[in-house]
Amino acid sequence: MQLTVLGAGAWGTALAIAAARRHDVVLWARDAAQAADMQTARRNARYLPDSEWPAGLNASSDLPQALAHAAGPDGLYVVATPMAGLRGALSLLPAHARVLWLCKGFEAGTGLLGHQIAAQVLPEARAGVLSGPSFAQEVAAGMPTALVAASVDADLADMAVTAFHGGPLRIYTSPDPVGVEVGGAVKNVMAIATGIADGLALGLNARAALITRGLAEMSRLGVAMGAQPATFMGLTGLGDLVLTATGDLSRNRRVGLLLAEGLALPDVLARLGHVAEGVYSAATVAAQARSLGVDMPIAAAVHDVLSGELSAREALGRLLQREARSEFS
Ligand SMILES: NC(=O)c1ccc[n+]([C@@H]2O[C@H](COP(=O)([O-])OP(=O)(O)OC[C@H]3O[C@@H](n4cnc5c(N)ncnc54)[C@H](O)[C@@H]3O)[C@@H](O)[C@H]2O)c1
Ligand SMILES: O=P(O)(O)OC[C@H](O)CO
Repeated sequence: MQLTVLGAGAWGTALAIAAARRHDVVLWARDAAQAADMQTARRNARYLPDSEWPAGLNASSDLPQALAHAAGPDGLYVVATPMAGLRGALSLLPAHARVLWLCKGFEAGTGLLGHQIAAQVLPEARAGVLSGPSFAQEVAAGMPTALVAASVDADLADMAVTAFHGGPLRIYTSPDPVGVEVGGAVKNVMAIATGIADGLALGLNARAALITRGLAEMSRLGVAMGAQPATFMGLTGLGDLVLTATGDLSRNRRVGLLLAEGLALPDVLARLGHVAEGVYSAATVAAQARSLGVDMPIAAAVHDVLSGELSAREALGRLLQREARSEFS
């Protein structure tokens, strides 16, 4: 296959390295100097400095050349920008492209998920999302990882399997992009919550409670938006929530840890150096919950901390003061 990965951050680079062990891969970076440096050094010094590139991977900042690479019948485009760049990246592709995106979140401003943006920008494309519990550093290092390719187009999901399944990577398929994308967006917000709790040294009991109640919030929102309930028990729901909420490689979890130290959000983001999508999705998650009448107290608390309305301790106090209720109502 010929793959073109658009966006040379940590995750795009990691999956490009994994795919290039078997396919011909072009990694497109918008910054010409970064592309030239990566091509010479055979590594991405800024985002994934420890991972050397296989021979099948080449960097380019030449957009027409990168697009031509995956334009044939065996071609696949992979958009690896943050959510904020998805609309722009999709708009560069041919109308009948086969495309997967990797970002996890709601688009700021519109509140849309990836598959809704794709339906607007590229209605005739064959499109889907690749998501699941996956830290870029581990994938680039060839460590075992399971992902889900979700699309209403089963052939496109199968193409993702051909592109990435094999060796240490397992790719499952799903017909539920709504559930997969809601899981990916909400788990980032919940990872900020567990980072805050761990930063305040609230203990392991509190962490388990936040993960479990966070899963309940994620499932309620997803089902209200039309997702299949079973999706939230899978890799892109429970699986990614556990990884991101407990794994210290998570940027969203790190945001919570730093907020608990008392740092202001702009200082937290400056220290991170990578995107933390939960910061940008929290407002949409809280707004969607309100408009659909879904109870999401943890997500609302994270939103209020991020917007500066509450301190981390005040948010905790508000959660602990909630009325008793039945666990599954
Ligand atoms: N890093 C991971 O382990 C991981 C794993 C799974 C999913 N993801 C998701 O993948 C997406 C990308 O994450 P990442 O870790 O690669 O981010 P990153 O912060 O490492 O890199 C972001 C990259 O996107 C580029 N970029 C930023 N804004 C852009 C725009 N508007 N248009 C085009 N390019 C733009 C930056 O120049 C940079 O190269 C996020 O949605 C993230 O949630 C990341
Ligand atoms: O580092 P994070 O918090 O963006 O999480 C990365 C991946 O989404 C984990 O699956």
